[in-house]
Amino acid sequence: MGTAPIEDGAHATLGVLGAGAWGTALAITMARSGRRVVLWGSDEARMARLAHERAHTAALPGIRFPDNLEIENDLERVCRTAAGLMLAVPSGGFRTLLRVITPLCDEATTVAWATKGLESGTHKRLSEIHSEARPGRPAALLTGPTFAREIAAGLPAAMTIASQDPVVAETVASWVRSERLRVYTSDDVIGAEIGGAVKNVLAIAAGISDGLGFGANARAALITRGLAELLRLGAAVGGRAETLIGLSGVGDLVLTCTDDLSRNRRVGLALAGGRSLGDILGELGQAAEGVASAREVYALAREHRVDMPITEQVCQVLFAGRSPQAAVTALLNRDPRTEADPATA
Ligand SMILES: NC(=O)C1=CN([C@@H]2O[C@H](COP(=O)(O)OP(=O)(O)OC[C@H]3O[C@@H](n4cnc5c(N)ncnc54)[C@H](O)[C@@H]3O)[C@@H](O)[C@H]2O)C=CC1
Ligand SMILES: O=C(CO)COP(=O)(O)O
Repeated sequence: MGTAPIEDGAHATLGVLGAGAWGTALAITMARSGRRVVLWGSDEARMARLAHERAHTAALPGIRFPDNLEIENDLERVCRTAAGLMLAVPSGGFRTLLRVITPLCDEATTVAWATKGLESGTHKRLSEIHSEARPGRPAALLTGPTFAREIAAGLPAAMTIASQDPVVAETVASWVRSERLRVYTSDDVIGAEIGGAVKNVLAIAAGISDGLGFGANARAALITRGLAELLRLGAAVGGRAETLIGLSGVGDLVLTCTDDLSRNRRVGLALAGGRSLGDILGELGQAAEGVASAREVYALAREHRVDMPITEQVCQVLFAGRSPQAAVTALLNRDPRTEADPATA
């Protein structure tokens, strides 16, 4: 197989694995800095369309691919030639993809991911899955308040790259940083992952509340009490509060609880309208990680004896047939508490 040698530095080829809304937006962003970027996706028909149209018209209408963004169907070739890989598949495909690419990559290849969520069934964080597959190898995650469409359009934004290794964090930051995109680094991998997973569940709750017409006061209360849940779980599993009040926690929580570009929020809005979850997800046709993560976040919370009443009610609505109205009543009628109680408030 003809493979170009792996080089390091600013001219290295970068691969993006997963050609949905977010993978494509990131590939566009990374290519804008002038590097050669290769975008791989598993659906050959879709990839042929992207190559032909030089755009992802369904997810990112009106955005043309830069010339140095290449579409590739051969995963092995991407892994063998790229100095760095950005995984942007939904959490449900993360372990499988990592298992496939690990033997194809050099041990020195930097693997980053932009996936948000916990593994279904195990509630493992994605960095735990990475450590199992590639122990001690360079890894980082990308998170924060970033809608694919706005990033692809080049609108100003900020994000966080988290890695236990500051050099790796800075390397991955350099892949995406631009005049329009401010990138912060962090060594709090756990906090960054918990923020990204839990905010999606809370965005569903905010969508339900707004869909029921409960107004701005209720939304603000949900965001604030949701943040309390986020902080409690983060502290219990080893994340830092300063991370959770930063871009990967509060930033993403506010974004997805308040704007209808959020698919998780739209799931909540539709649930409040009486639609079934199956119909909603079928129509959405894109990832809504809060649905997959809700059970896992709640299970993790129970394991650590952390009270997460909003998350619990989202699970009830999603999986136990509770009506959105009954879920809100259950939340409002909980026993009175002191707001500052760190354990259960
Ligand atoms: N869309 C957005 O604005 C943002 C999304 N994210 C996160 O990025 C992840 C991906 O989201 P989107 O791209 O928006 O979803 P999407 O639904 O637009 O696309 C997901 C893509 O992954 C592909 N896929 C699924 N499993 C795969 C596997 N095992 N191997 C290869 N490809 C696979 C699907 O065919 C689809 O093309 C999610 O975890 C999401 O929470 C994070 C920040 C922003
Ligand atoms: O994570 C996101 C923005 O930061 C995207 O949110 P949704 O998956 O709810 O659209």
